[in-house]
Order: sequence, then C-alpha cells, then structure tokens
Amino acid sequence: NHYPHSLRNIDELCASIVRSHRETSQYRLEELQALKWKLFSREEIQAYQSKTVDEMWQHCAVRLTDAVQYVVEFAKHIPGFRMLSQNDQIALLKTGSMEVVLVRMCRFFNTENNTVFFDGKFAGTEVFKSLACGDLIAAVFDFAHGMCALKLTEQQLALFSALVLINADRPSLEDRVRVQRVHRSVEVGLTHILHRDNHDSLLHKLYQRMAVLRSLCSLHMEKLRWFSQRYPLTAHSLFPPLYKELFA
Ligand SMILES: CNC(=O)[C@@H]1CCCN1C(=O)c1ccc(Cl)c(COc2cccc3c(C(F)(F)F)cc(C)nc23)c1Cl
Repeated sequence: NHYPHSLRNIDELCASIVRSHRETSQYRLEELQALKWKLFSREEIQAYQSKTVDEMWQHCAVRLTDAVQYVVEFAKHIPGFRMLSQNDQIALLKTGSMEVVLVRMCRFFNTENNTVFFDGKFAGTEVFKSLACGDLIAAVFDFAHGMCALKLTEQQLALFSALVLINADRPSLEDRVRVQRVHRSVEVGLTHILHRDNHDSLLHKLYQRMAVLRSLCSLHMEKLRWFSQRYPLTAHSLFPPLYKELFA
C-alpha cells in the first residue's frame, strides 16, 4: 500500500486496538440500544434500596470485577502492551483498569433519562442509594455524561481507552521510557484517527477528560478503603480475588 512504513505501522496499531476493543467491550452498542428503555420497576428499585451497604457493594464489586477482567483482555491484545514487562503490565492495570471501566461506561449510558445499564436494565442514581456513597455515584454519572457529550466513535473510544491505560506517569513502573514510547505511538494513532474524522479539536478535550478521570479514581480508591475498613469481612472474603489483587 502507498503508506510510508511508519504510517502503515500506525494504521496496523489502530486496527489492532479497535479490534481488541470490539472483542472485549462486554456488550455491543446495538444490544444496549435495544434495551435502552428497559427501566427498573418501583418494586425492583425498592429491592435494591433495601439491600444493606455491604450487600450492595458486593453486588457492584462482582460487576466491576467482571468489567475489569474485560479491560485486562483488552490490554493483552494491544501490541506494545504485551511487549512490556509483566510487572509494568500489572502496574498499568492496577491503576488504569478502573479508569478504562469508567471510560467504557459511557457506552452504557442513556443521557436522555440519566440512566446507566446495570444488572440487565437501565438504572438511575436512586438504585445505588444503599451503597451510602452518593458522591461517588454522582461523580460516575457526571463523568459518563461528560464522555457522552464528546460523541466518540467506537474507534476513537478504543484508542482513548488504550491511551488512558498506557500511561508512563503511573507509580512503580520499571521501564518508564518504554511505556512512554508505547503511549506516544497510541497518541499518534488517536491523532491520526481524529484527523481523518476531521475532529482535531477532540484531542485537547480528551486530555481534559483524562485529568478528571484521575481525580475520580482517587475518590474511588478512598471509597474502597472506607468500605474495606468498615466492612473488612466482605472486602476481604467476598470480593472476587482479582478485585483484591488490583485494588488491595
Ligand atoms: C454494564 N455496566 C457497566 O459498565 C458498569 C461498569 C462495570 C459493571 N457496571 C455496572 O454494572 C455498574 C454501572 C453503573 C454503576 Cl454506578 C455501578 C456502580 O458503580 C460502583 C459501585 C461501587 C463502587 C464503585 C467503584 C469503586 F469505588 F469501587 F471504585 C468504582 C466505580 C467506577 N463504580 C463503582 C455499576 Cl457496578
């Protein structure tokens, strides 16, 4: 093909990241579209609201762990991520996987009625009341709103997710320079895709979203610590092992 060698690599990089995103996105957009107006009944909302704090946390932790596992699969198929050392892959996933879960959540969000796909239907913030962390849930919904407003295509979302994950500023990386190099190639890929989509202005907005993401995830870690101190039994025994490995 007529591309100079480097651009061909970027095209191949973009294609592999988009493919990996599609294969690990948990639900296809068409499926979610079909379920868009399936809302919880009053009784179902009551049932969620009458769960105890640790029951609801455990219920969510199972789903979050599931989502994190899909992000791990996504990462494993990103060329350049696989090349990193095992320790650096774990270090990137430890701090980045929840951020990617949050980025991906915008796919499950219906901005018309401020609901998110949860447990098979679309839920408003009131469903999560028994978690006793309304500020966290409000922040999760706000972030999803902000992401939806950017109207990213699946390809742009795939590249942005890879950019969020492969971040050389993460703590305890062994080979920061190598992570920076992979980050740069993903960034070139995203810039290339945005340019092709005639949407160059989006890159700046996406970097602002990354800053919001970091503050949101430190709020999550604070909540997780609060929860595991208050409910040590649930946190240490009932949370799926991967969750503990990533967040403990
Ligand atoms: C298809 N559904 C989805 O994509 C989402 C993401 C993974 C599974 N999932 C849901 O079912 C879901 C959708 C919306 C919401 Cl608000 C929730 C509840 O979210 C959380 C409740 C408790 C703690 C959460 C924490 C904390 F603090 F642990 F880091 C962090 C995040 C980000 N979300 C938390 C969930 Cl679990």
